[in-house]
Amino acid sequence: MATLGIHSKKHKVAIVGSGNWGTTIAKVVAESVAEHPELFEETVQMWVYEEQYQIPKDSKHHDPGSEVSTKPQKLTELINGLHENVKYLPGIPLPHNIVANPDAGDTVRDATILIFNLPHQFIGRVCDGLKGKIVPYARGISCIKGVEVSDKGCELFSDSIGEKLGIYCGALSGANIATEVALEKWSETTVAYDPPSMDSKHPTPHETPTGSPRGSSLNLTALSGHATGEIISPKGKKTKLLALPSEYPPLTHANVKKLFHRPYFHVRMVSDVAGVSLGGALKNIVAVAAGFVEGLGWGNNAKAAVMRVGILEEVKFGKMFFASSVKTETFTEESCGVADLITTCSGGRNFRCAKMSIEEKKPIGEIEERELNGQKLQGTSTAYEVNEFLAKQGLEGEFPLFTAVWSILEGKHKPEDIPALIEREGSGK
Ligand SMILES: NC(=O)c1ccc[n+]([C@@H]2O[C@H](COP(=O)([O-])OP(=O)(O)OC[C@H]3O[C@@H](n4cnc5c(N)ncnc54)[C@H](O)[C@@H]3O)[C@@H](O)[C@H]2O)c1
Ligand SMILES: O=P(O)(O)OC[C@H](O)CO
Repeated sequence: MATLGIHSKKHKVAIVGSGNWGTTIAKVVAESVAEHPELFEETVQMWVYEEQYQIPKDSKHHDPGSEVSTKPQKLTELINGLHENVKYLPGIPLPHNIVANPDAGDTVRDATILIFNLPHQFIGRVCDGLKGKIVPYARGISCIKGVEVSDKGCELFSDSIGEKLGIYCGALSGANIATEVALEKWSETTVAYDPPSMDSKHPTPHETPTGSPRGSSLNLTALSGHATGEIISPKGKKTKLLALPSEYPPLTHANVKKLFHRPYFHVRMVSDVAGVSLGGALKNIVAVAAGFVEGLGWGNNAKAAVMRVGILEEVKFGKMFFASSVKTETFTEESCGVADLITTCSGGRNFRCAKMSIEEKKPIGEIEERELNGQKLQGTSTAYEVNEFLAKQGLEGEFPLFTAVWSILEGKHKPEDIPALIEREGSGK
């Protein structure tokens, strides 16, 4: 009789995205797969939005005698040749089992685990291009911090990716400034993974092989890999889900954790995908507010006030619009909640660029262009998207800090108005 310890196939992992965080997570995952050859294939494909890049003169890779240094080169070729993402994660050596690939379809071919890690404004189009190119029983993890606002309302990227590709998608988010993680400075993160059980007799928040109760023998009727389940999103949308064939190691919380956990990157597994996703998305708006007050030269007390109101609005947003799934403890106890708010308001890109925009009296978009070398702020666009969603329902007043950030970006208010704006509305009540 087969046991769960014996699996003829291993998971192939692909990363969709290769920016500052995308490349960092590729490094984390490439190290993990090498450490767990019993579960994962060794090579990690990483999709790169191809561009030409010229190695700067201050890079250690710059060699005035070589054509590679004097002419722009394809970023994928630079990454594969130098084992470094010289544009988006310079100075960090990458494991040699990462392969940068400019073809998204080729990157995900045969992959059973897809990790989505892109600035949120690009993910919709990228997923459209992946339709029909993925393994139908693949599983996803979204590392994207943002929400998708459309005619359908406000959706989590884990849900919209899942719906578009017909797969289950969990989420990873935490107090994770990419450069610190890449430098292997200790951090924590939260991974939410909660696929529906494929076996009504053995409901479990973790994924077992097709129809098999955990820890027992395989169910032979399930070996075909055609058992199906259904995901119901917090918005009630149903997506048919194909079970993971039992030839693969089960994607239990323990095995998913093995994909991300490093000595310097500690993972806590939870089941609250909505809470994890919303914490990561909404804190970016709060970080902009924190940058505004710091840019005014106000002190730590002002920033703490913004953060206090910010976490209350995060929880309120989750409870109001994703009531069936969000847990308050996710925001208060896990890295993806208050801890992310603290780190992001201390040294994140949204905070730093918002601060500079006030100090220099320049639009934040101009600072983003100048300072980030192609990296993208998420807080400004998320402030607009959340405002659009709230305004449609006349609910801006319920979220005075989120609304204040939008209003300041729009030039309708000044950062100095923040105390009055959040006081007037009685925030957090
Ligand atoms: N950087 C961090 O510290 C950090 C940490 C945790 C989470 N996150 C989140 O991770 C997600 C990804 O962020 P990141 O830091 O990897 O990205 P980034 O800010 O470094 O953005 C640059 C990436 O965008 C890509 N890009 C540019 N134009 C594109 C286009 N038209 N289509 C597709 N891709 C395009 C670039 O190729 C590059 O890979 C975001 O949601 C972010 O909030 C970032
Ligand atoms: O640099 P930011 O502002 O995009 O924030 C980075 C991370 O999300 C912090 O956890």
